[in-house]
Order: sequence, then structure tokens, then C-alpha cells
Amino acid sequence: MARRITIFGATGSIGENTVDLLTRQGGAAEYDVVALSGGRNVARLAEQARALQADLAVTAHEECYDDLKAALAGSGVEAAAGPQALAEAADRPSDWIMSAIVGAAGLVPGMRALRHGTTLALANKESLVTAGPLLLATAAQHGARILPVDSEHSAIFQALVGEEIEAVERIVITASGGAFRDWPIEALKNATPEQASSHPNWAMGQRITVDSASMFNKALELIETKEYFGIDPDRIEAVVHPESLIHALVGFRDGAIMAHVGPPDMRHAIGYALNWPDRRDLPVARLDLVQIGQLNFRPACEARWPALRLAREVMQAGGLTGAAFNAAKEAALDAFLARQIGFTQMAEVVEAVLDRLSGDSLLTKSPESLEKVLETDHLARQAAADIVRGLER
Ligand SMILES: NC(=O)C1=CN([C@@H]2O[C@H](COP(=O)(O)OP(=O)(O)OC[C@H]3O[C@@H](n4cnc5c(N)ncnc54)[C@H](OP(=O)(O)O)[C@@H]3O)[C@@H](O)[C@H]2O)C=CC1
Ligand SMILES: CC(=O)[C@@H](O)[C@H](O)COP(=O)(O)O
Ligand SMILES: [Mn+2]
Repeated sequence: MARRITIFGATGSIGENTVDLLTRQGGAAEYDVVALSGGRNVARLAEQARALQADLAVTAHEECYDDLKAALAGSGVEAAAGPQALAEAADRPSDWIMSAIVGAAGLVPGMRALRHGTTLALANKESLVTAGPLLLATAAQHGARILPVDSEHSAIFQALVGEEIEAVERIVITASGGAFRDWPIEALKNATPEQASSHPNWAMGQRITVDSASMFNKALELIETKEYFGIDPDRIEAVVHPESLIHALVGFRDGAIMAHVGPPDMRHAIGYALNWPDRRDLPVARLDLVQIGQLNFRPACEARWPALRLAREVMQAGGLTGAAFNAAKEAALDAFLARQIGFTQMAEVVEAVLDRLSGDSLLTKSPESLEKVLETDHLARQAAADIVRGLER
């Protein structure tokens, strides 16, 4: 039987790279594509669904249904729309599901998929940040597997093959430093969305690119590391590495360090998860070490990037703090993109939300159910909107 594949977020940067690899590895002749999802780009979603002969294409937005249906006319691909349809797509039996919706919206489809014991290739880092213990418990309960796709976490995963987690002394994830790595710190407050939306090394969606510039991406990834690998936060660090060629390093108790090195091309991490536990040829550039010549590292300064300090506080606090942190970050990012607040105010908003919500014991509770996580997410967004209004005045 052909391998059954579903891609959530097929029209995005990770989704497109996944479609590219599937196509190169035989496409519809090799795989049984169960469902593809997208958001507003229904024309591209329909194109992908036709090319891969998917059974179902789902747009997250109800109002996009008619356009999707029209774009799929005569193709034999079923159309559906809305969050409920997304969740139902996750109930359709699949062997491998890519979770590449951006933001907390990726949590529900991923959780639903895990309940069916599938293999979840997880690019959506927000799932682990908001509901790590719940996600891992659900996977364990249903015999499902989560394969990390975020480049740093794929790198750590690969460095750990054949190793015991008890042998790990520390984990170092690298950060490019983002668009403003070399800017004077005083200039950051005037940075615009356009300037923040350009990454020095990686081609990615806009939201993660801006998160890279503010280091909120690295903050999410520190938490993701703690949640996925179960490592004590004191043993996890970030270091600025402007070339983005080393993705992560694992230090072992005997002093050895295993570093994962490769070009900044997500098709490596996606292809590794797609073909795991095998390795297949992948269309990524091969590094010429002599041409590269040298690799550079700098400290990840918490005064310049307060998101990193906040990540430490979130990891120490645990419970539902990750859900509040992520939601506040998403709301602050929306406000920055809408020019309601400045670049450096994003961290101020997130910190103010955490301060406000940690006033009662809400955040210390464990994310024991999806409902609790979604409720915390909602409260944090409300608090962030209120704080943004205060800053605008
Ligand atoms: N891009 C990268 O290289 C990396 C990304 N990641 C993570 O992977 C995830 C995806 O990132 P990326 O591909 O860059 O993001 P993009 O913005 O490029 O793509 C996001 C995808 O999600 C869809 N989408 C947007 N909003 C919603 C919503 N509310 N509900 C359902 N679907 C929605 C988009 O649809 P449409 O475009 O049709 O509107 C698109 O298919 C993120 O969690 C990111 O942090 C991790 C490591 C690297
Ligand atoms: C490709 C990937 O995994 C991104 O998350 C990447 O890490 C972003 O680059 P930064 O190191 O600039 O955050
Ligand atoms: Mn990453």
C-alpha cells in the first residue's frame, strides 16, 4: 500500500518544501495524498491538490470555500473549509502528517492526528511551546511518533541517534541573529516590519522571519528543546552563529560535542523526517568547507534580545506559561505588523501579559487539556490587546 500523507499548511514555506520533496520522490505515483490544507492561497492549494491527486483540500477559512471549490472543479478533489474541517482532515487515516500551519492554530489538527497513532512531522513549534506535556502524553497514549522538523531540533535529534539522553550534558542551538544582528541596539526601536521581514540566511514565512529578528523564534525554540527532549533548562543555551551552517550542538558528559552541519535549506530537515529512519538523496547543496573557511560565534545577549530572558522565565515557570507566552507573542507580532507598536515594544507587551496573568495561579497549572490551553491562549490575547491599546495612547 502506498504511504498515506497529509500536509497541514501546504501553501506555506515548509508546506511548499514538503510538496517539492514529495514530487521529487515520485509524487502521486509513490504516495497516497490524503489531505492538503492551506489558508487564503486557495489557488495554490488547488494546484498542489491536483498535482498530487489529493483526496481532500481544506482551507482554514470558511469564506474561501467557494473559491476553493471552483478552483478544484472537475479534479475529483473534495473541498472543505473552516477549523472544524481541518480537525476532521486530521481524523482521516494517514501514515505521515506534516504539521506546518503557522502559530497556535496548528495545535488542534496536530493533536487530533496524534490520537490516531500517526507519525507527526512537527514544524509547528508553537504546539510544543503551548502544550508540550499534553502533546507528548497524547503521542505516548496512542502509540504515535513526533519527529521534529525545526532545523535545530532535527539537528539535535540526529545527533542523539544511538545515544542515551542521560549522557547529554548540554544542548546548544544556534541563532542567525536575524535581520538586525549588526544594528546598533538604539536603532532597534525604529525598525519597520519591512526591515524585519528579511532573513540573512533562510527563506521562510513572514511571521517566523520577524520572530527571528526579535529572537522570539529562538525563545520559542529554547522552550521547544526543553519540552521535546526533556532537558533541564539550565542545560540549554543559544549562541549566535551568523552563517546558519551549524544548526545545533549536543555536548555529552565525556566532553564530546556532536554538531549538525548543513546548508540553510529546510528540505534537509523535512526530508529527514519524511524518510526517517532511512536517509535518501536530497536536493540540498553540499557544503565546501574550504570555501566556507571559517565559522563564527557570538554570545546571544539577553539585553539586546529580551525574548531570550523571557524564554528562561517561561521554562522555569512551566505549566500554562508557554501557552500565554506564545499567544502574547503572536498578538504583539500582529500589532507590530499593523504598525500599532514598535519593534522593541513586542517584548514589552509579552512581558506585561505574563506579569498580568501570573498574578493568580492560572499559569502554574499543567496544560492537562486542550481546553485549558486554548482558554489560556484566549486570555493572553485579550490581555495583549489591552496592553497594546495602552501603549498606543
Ligand atoms: N519556514 C521555515 O523554514 C520554518 C518554519 N518553522 C515553523 O513551521 C510553521 C510554518 O512556518 P512557515 O511555513 O514559515 O509559515 P508560512 O506563513 O509560510 O505558511 C503558513 C501556512 O499556514 C497556513 N495558515 C496561516 N494561518 C492559518 C490559520 N489560522 N489556520 C490554518 N492555516 C493557516 C498558510 O496558508 P495560506 O498561506 O494559504 O494563507 C500556510 O499554508 C511555523 O510554526 C514556523 O515557526 C520551523 C522551522 C523553519
Ligand atoms: C530554519 C529554522 O529552523 C528557523 O527556525 C531558523 O532557525 C530561523 O533562523 P534564526 O536562527 O534566525 O531564528
Ligand atoms: Mn529553527
